[in-house]
Amino acid sequence: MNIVILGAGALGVYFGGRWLESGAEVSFLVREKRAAQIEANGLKINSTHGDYELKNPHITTEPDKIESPDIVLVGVKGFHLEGTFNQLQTLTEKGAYILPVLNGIEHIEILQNKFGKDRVLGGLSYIFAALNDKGHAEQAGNMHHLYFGPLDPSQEAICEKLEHMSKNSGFISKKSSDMMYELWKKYMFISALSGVTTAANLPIGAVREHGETFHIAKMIMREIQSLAKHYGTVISDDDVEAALQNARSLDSEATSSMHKDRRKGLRLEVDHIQGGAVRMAEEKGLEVPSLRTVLGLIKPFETPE
Ligand SMILES: NC(=O)C1=CN([C@@H]2O[C@H](COP(=O)(O)OP(=O)(O)OC[C@H]3O[C@@H](n4cnc5c(N)ncnc54)[C@H](OP(=O)(O)O)[C@@H]3O)[C@@H](O)[C@H]2O)C=CC1
Ligand SMILES: CC(C)(CO)C(=O)C(=O)O
Repeated sequence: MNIVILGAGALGVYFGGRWLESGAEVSFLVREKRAAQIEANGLKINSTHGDYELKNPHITTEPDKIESPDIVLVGVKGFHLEGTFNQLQTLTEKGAYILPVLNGIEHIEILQNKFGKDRVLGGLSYIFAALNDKGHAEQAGNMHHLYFGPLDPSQEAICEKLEHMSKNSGFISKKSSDMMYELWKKYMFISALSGVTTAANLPIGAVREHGETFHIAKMIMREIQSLAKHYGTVISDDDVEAALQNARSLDSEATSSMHKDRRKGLRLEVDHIQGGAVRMAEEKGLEVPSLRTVLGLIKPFETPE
């Protein structure tokens, strides 16, 4: 099985590296600047689950040069999704399935409309990871989960192959038969966690210390629960409670990747995550006041000056 990693960022390096470590065929499709950084510093994973230096990884800036791709893992930020379309066009024409691992929901339909429902698999990740100054992936904590599964019945076989390939890959892989349910649950969790930590500019521990602030996370989760129902996915009250429990159990210093980006002065995915929820709510005539509030509070920090 040939895996292409589109976007050698934190998730791309982590999961691509782990597949490579287990003996899979992996290519990294990157842009010029990142290619130069990898040329200079190599690729490494520093992780609580074991470090790994990627030996002679196949790096390319040209999708044409990739032969027989089976799956392309898309690990870019939401605001870079459109910029991957030409690369994805080339790869899907060669037979690749798209496995997006972005946070959010809107990108699923965007990709399906562009490349066909049969091409887009369901994917998501629970992991705390970031690139360091050298462009190496730093992963912290226990979570390093990759969920995937079919969004179309024709994708069963490729998902089974991926499941088989990932069995010994050193991360936790979960094949789900209901990826829309998993995607909405993750969307609920991340909209709340990234919303409160980024808007308050505080890690989760400090948010939890202030009941009124943590309450906003709960309100966002309830709004996403209602939004999911309008889009045909039922998230139960127990699911909301489990997500809140997850937020309660995180280390005090833990925070969302969006908040980390705010601290570093990087561009934020707020339009893709909270903005996407507000747009989808508007389409259904649904009020989502907490999401609108955190969107408004984070917006001024969306783009670096
Ligand atoms: N980090 C985390 O802990 C988690 C992140 N996520 C989600 O996963 C997604 C990816 O996040 P993350 O890995 O942190 O992001 P990063 O910012 O670390 O990496 C994104 C990478 O995409 C690259 N890229 C963008 N456009 C292209 C393109 N057209 N061709 C090739 N490469 C491209 C960027 O490279 P360049 O240097 O060229 O700009 C960058 O290296 C996000 O949606 C995020 O919300 C989900 C769970 C956890
Ligand atoms: C909360 C977390 C780490 C869970 O995967 C995440 O998705 C993010 O910060 O973007």
